[in-house]
Amino acid sequence: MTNPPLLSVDGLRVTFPVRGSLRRSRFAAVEGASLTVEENEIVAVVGESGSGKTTVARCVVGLQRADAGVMTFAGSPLPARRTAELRRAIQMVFQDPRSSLNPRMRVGAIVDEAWSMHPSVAPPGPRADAIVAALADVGLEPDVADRYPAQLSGGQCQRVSLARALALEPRLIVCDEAVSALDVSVQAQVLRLLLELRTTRRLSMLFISHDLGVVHQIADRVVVMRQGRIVEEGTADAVFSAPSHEYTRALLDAALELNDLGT
Ligand SMILES: Nc1ncnc2c1ncn2[C@@H]1O[C@H](COP(=O)(O)OP(=O)(O)OP(=O)(O)O)[C@@H](O)[C@H]1O
Repeated sequence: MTNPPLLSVDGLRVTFPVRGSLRRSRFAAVEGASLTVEENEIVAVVGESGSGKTTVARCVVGLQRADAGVMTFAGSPLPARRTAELRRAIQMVFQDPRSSLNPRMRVGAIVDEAWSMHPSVAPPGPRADAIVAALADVGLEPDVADRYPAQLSGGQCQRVSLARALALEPRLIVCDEAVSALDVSVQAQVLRLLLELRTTRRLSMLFISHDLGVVHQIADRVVVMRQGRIVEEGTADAVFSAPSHEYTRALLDAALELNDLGT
């Protein structure tokens, strides 16, 4: 028998109130979206701004309630109200590394706090050593533990966000535009790190991005969203070399044009 996917999302629908509407009407930000992420797989969700990518990500981590749809994790239903164990197993890394870290806490305390919230994975020995090890895992020097987020670069902050997520030994990391705010060279370093971690930690990732160049570097499979619906899905190679949907072709053309402008 084959294992169930690590994450399965089936028929997800999310609506929001239409702003300014007198009749309290709602619109569907996500309409019937279905996708899977297998163990050790990186699945990217791409699409233009407003296509519903972040809303899907927020549903997966339990930050947003869905109107309809079924989600499972390792074969078991994902309840709207998450257990501590599920909150630990599915971690999210956000776009803006600085604002996702508490500015008043030193980096060491930020990592330590994650363990205090999830004692089931807290290291048994001295915390200081474990913090240094957690930082080393994401390529940060020990002295970073004593610094505040404002004293770090954007790339270093994003590595701290990753260290905090990884300290909880998650099975799935949901990256929402996790490298979009970084310079291109720093982006490449963080993408390399994510690929390394996928191998060393056997991680799975749901990688939300509007940047097809980034997605090409990291994803095994790509899901294309437009106006709340999934319009195309396939291996990254297939989607990039022979997109079947007109919208995907337009996204790829737009990305190529941007690339040309940058050269
Ligand atoms: N909390 C909310 N209340 C009302 N409307 C919302 C809310 N969150 C998202 N939306 C709307 O739902 C639609 C999808 O938004 P979403 O953020 O999921 O798209 P996205 O593809 O991630 O876009 P972006 O790349 O710009 O973040 C948009 O029209 C957005 O304005």
